[in-house]
Amino acid sequence: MDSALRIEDVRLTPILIKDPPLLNTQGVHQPLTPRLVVEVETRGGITGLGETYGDTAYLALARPLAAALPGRSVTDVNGLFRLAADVCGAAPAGVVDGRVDAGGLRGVRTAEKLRLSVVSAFETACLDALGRSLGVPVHALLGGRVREEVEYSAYLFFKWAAHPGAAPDAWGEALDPAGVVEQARRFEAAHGFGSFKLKGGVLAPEREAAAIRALAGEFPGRPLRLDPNGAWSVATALAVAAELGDLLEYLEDPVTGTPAMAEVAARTDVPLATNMCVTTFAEAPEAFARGAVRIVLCDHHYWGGLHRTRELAALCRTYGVGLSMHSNTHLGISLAAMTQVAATLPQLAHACDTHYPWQTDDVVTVPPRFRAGRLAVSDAPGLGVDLDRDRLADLHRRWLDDDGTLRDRDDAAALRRARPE
Ligand SMILES: O=C([O-])[C@@H](O)[C@@H](O)[C@H](O)[C@@H](O)C(=O)[O-]
Ligand SMILES: [Mg+2]
Repeated sequence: MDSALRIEDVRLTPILIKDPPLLNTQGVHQPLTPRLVVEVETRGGITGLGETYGDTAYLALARPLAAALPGRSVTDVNGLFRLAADVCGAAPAGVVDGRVDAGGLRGVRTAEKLRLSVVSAFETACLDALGRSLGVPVHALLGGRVREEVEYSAYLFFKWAAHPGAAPDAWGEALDPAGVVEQARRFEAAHGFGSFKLKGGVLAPEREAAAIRALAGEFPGRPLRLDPNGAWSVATALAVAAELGDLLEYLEDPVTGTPAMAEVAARTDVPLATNMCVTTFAEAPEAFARGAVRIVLCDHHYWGGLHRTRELAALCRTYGVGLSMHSNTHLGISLAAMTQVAATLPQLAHACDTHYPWQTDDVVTVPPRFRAGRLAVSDAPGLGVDLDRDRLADLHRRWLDDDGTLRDRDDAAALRRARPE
């Protein structure tokens, strides 16, 4: 093994980034939300980047993994899973409690999901370092790209004009169908997105269906998705599916859990998609056997990295299940990783989700630009993004200065603080 590829040092930098008051079924996004930047430096002096959730539970698992990496090779990404199982220990008490994840809306929070989300950032950083060392893009390490551009979808949210006590943001309020259509127009004008996803589970279901109808009126024939994150009953999901029918490209997690999803799926022709009931390999067999989902949203943070995202794609292909891509709040390192892996997935037939246009902070030197809703797939070595160290230091300072209130994303707590009633 080339000793230049051995890991010399690993740096973890938790940061807080600005986030607008976007609403979901749990509550509202906090004004600042945590992310973790992982840097893996080789003995050859090359640094690879990764990004993942930065809440304290993830940090607690990332620290021992970072400490165990020096001396190992950046080529040994398969070994990360065993290593993480050995060194990370249990998730901190109280965070794996069988409830739906407070910030991620990714189904029930388990120790394995937390660990895989941490491993994903180390895997990405190792692949970035390996690609830079070899002078090849990350997609080449995954078998090569099958497309030159990756299409993304506009991610629309019901939202407040401002966080409590703060000045209105640049987007303004969107609490009705007209507000959603206006937001979609602005997304289209700024980034050229051709398809639209609306985060639901916020207003009454019929108001959310009305917003989809308003979008269909404004953008005839465009793919539209609605995602209430499991907030509805089976009866409500069936009523919305019957009302919207062909207007929907897919309905995402209308209800919670595989049995309820299967019940809805059996009684509607509208395709059901998920990033909540199939988020680990263990959850796939039952959901696929019951026909609960027609599309799985992959997410390299959830599944343990870019290689495992490709394994998920193979599993979906085997069972005739479609593939789309999920997003949570993220920065440019994650977007670069999403784009690299998406470029290698032949059956990715839906535009990928991204929260990126909502972020005003970033840690990469050149922020990505969407053209016609697409990002060009970088052929530069590694992920094709560089770290802005000054920006990283500023955002880390924000994390250090926080008294702990915002170091964990909790949309429900943020809503309770804003609207105690
Ligand atoms: O950021 C949000 O509010 C989303 O609801 C996010 O937490 C979800 O994980 C996600 O985007 C989804 O598609 O379910
Ligand atoms: Mg979703």
